[in-house]
This record gives sequence, C-alpha cells and structure tokens, in this order.
Amino acid sequence: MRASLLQIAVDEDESVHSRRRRVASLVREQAGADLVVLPELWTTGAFAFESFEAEAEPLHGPTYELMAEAAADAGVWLHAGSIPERVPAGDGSSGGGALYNTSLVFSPDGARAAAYRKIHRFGFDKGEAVLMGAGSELVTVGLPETTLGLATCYDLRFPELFRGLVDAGAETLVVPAGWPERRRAHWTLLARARAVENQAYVLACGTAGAHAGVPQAGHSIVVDPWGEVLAEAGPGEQVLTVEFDAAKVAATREQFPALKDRLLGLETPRR
Ligand SMILES: O=C(O)CCC(=O)C(=O)O
Repeated sequence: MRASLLQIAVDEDESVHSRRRRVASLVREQAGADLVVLPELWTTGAFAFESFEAEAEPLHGPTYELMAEAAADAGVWLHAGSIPERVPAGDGSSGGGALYNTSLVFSPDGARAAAYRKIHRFGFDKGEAVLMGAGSELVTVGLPETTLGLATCYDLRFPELFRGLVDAGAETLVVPAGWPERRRAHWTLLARARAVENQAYVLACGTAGAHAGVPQAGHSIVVDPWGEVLAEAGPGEQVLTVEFDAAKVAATREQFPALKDRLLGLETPRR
C-alpha cells in the first residue's frame, strides 16, 4: 500500500477558507496513493480554542464537501483529519447543539466511509476538554488491503482504546494529531509503543506551524508492526509518503503471537 500523510502547517496568517482550498489541492496531487491522511483540527488548529465555536461546522459542512470531492478526484481513501463538528440543536439527538472533535474518512468514490468522535478530550479542565463533547464509539474502516482503527491525538496515551480497536479487527491505526513541540518525545515513543504492543501499523499525522502560541511538533511518523520507524517527517509542512506491506500485520501476529497471551478479566487489586 502507498500512504501519504499530509503534515499541514496551521498558522494564523492563513484563513480557514484558504487552508481548506489549499489542502483540497494537495489531496488531489496524491492521486496514485491508496490512502491519504490529514491531521487533527487542521482548519482551526487544535489549540485555537477561541475559533472552535466560530468555525464549527455540521458533519456535512464545507470541509466535508471539499474533502469528499478531493478524495473522488484523486481516487484515494482519504482520512480527512478532524473538524470541530457542531451537532445541530434540536435534531433530536442527546448531543444537539454540542461540539465534537470529529474525524471523517472518505472512500475513493467520495462517499463517507466513517466518522469518529474523539473519545479522550485534551486539556484537563480547560480547552477542548470543556468546549467539546466526548465520543463513545470505537470506529474501524475496512479497506481492501487492511482495516483502519481510528484514534485522535490525546487518544494515543490510552492503550485500552487501541486494544479495543484491535479486538474489532484493526490492523492499521491512524492517528491525526495537533501534537505540541513541547512533548514531541512522547509522540514518537507512544506511536512506537502502540505499534509494538498491538502488532499493527501506526500512521500518525501531525501539524506544523504554530497557532494560539503553541508551536507544533510536526514529525509525523509511520511505524510498522515490529516497531520500526518506516518514515518520519521533519518539523515543517511536508508530504510524507510511504509504501508498506499490509500483510506484515498478520505475519507478525503469527510469528510472535504475544496478543494471544493476553490475560483477560484481571481484577483490579483492592487498596
Ligand atoms: O497528549 C498530548 O501531549 C497532546 C494532546 C493534544 O494536544 C490533543 O489531544 O489535542
């Protein structure tokens, strides 16, 4: 498979409207790839909390429209990163009016293949953690060659989420992010850990640039099921393209069957 991770620079000197159009062109340029991946909240920036409300869009909004069209034009599976999604008030759902950090995946004909609402919100008692609602559903997407498991940024710190995805059949874990430069060492370490412990590919796509005073780490990374780094970006905007053998997941799990030794149902010790 060939995957291209688009490590987009998210700076305040470019409008959301211009960035959408620029990113759509970049996606079109990836014709020939099997899978294209964008970062988390690349329209606003993951730390531009004050823009979430103003730039929030319905699931089927301007970003959806442009990305669906770009995926179809390029003929690629597109993980379009995430958007600040607003659930319309009064739509009858329990989340009516709320914001979510929602990832979108499109198939090569431009149809929506999946939407994933980020489960672990970042910020403790500030920022995303108070401005957005939490998702509650694990999401996998079947491609012809592999099954994707979806997670977003801070989710990377929660191994139980990834185990759930593996139990649901995931072989390639896709993690769009807006990871800050300050904790870049954690990003690389956790991406490799999730790959090794789950014997899966990890495709982790971050942003470049700086927004709301937070310099971004860049350094998008692709790790194979043995924990080897197949490709790693630098700090700036970059298209990181990698070829990988999807069958290596099954081969690794068969040759070194550690996942079969999981001890389920362990009780938490009483204090
Ligand atoms: O966990 C981290 O260090 C970064 C997480 C983050 O920036 C996010 O989820 O938006």
